[in-house]
Amino acid sequence: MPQLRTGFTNIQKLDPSIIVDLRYATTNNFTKQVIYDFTTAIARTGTAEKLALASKELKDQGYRIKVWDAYRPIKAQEKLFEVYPDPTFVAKPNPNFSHQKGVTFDLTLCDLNGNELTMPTPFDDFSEKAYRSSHRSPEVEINYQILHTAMQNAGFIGYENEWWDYRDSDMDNYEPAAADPNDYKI
Ligand SMILES: C[C@@H](N)C(=O)N[C@H](C)C(=O)O
Repeated sequence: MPQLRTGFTNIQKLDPSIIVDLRYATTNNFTKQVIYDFTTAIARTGTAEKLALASKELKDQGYRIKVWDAYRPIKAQEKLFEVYPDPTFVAKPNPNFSHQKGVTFDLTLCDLNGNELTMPTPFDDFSEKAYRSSHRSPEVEINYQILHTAMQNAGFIGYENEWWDYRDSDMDNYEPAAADPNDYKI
């Protein structure tokens, strides 16, 4: 197994062109509450480096990534699960899983001006329309495949029930770790 890069890194330090809009730092999320006391997106360094690879591939094609969520502290996961306790769409709190150990991103595709492209659903649309197996219109299919191909090429696996959720293919090799994203501001 290659050496994992297990520290945390601010994703915009690796690539400032990545747009960050952490929805749980605002009221514009399914809870309608501000859940985070930070607006900085961090991830495990190896995972952040993979995102930078995907971003480069997309920029070369005329697109940018917008990140809606990255590392998510366990306390935040507890609040999200309290509001929507359905593991299909919100994972049970577990420090050894996904966002809670900094190996997952919720994201979408934008043009170079930062305008979001049409995707299967809005963020956190907790319906079957968000499933990767759902029918997509031709326009949405093109946008979805552009994002999906770049993320797969960079080493991510898409969560089957949420088109926006990409997990590092090495996620199971990372031990749990916690961090304060405010310590990683640039
Ligand atoms: C809540 C949603 N954005 C999400 O991240 N869902 C997955 C399943 C998770 O909670 O890890």
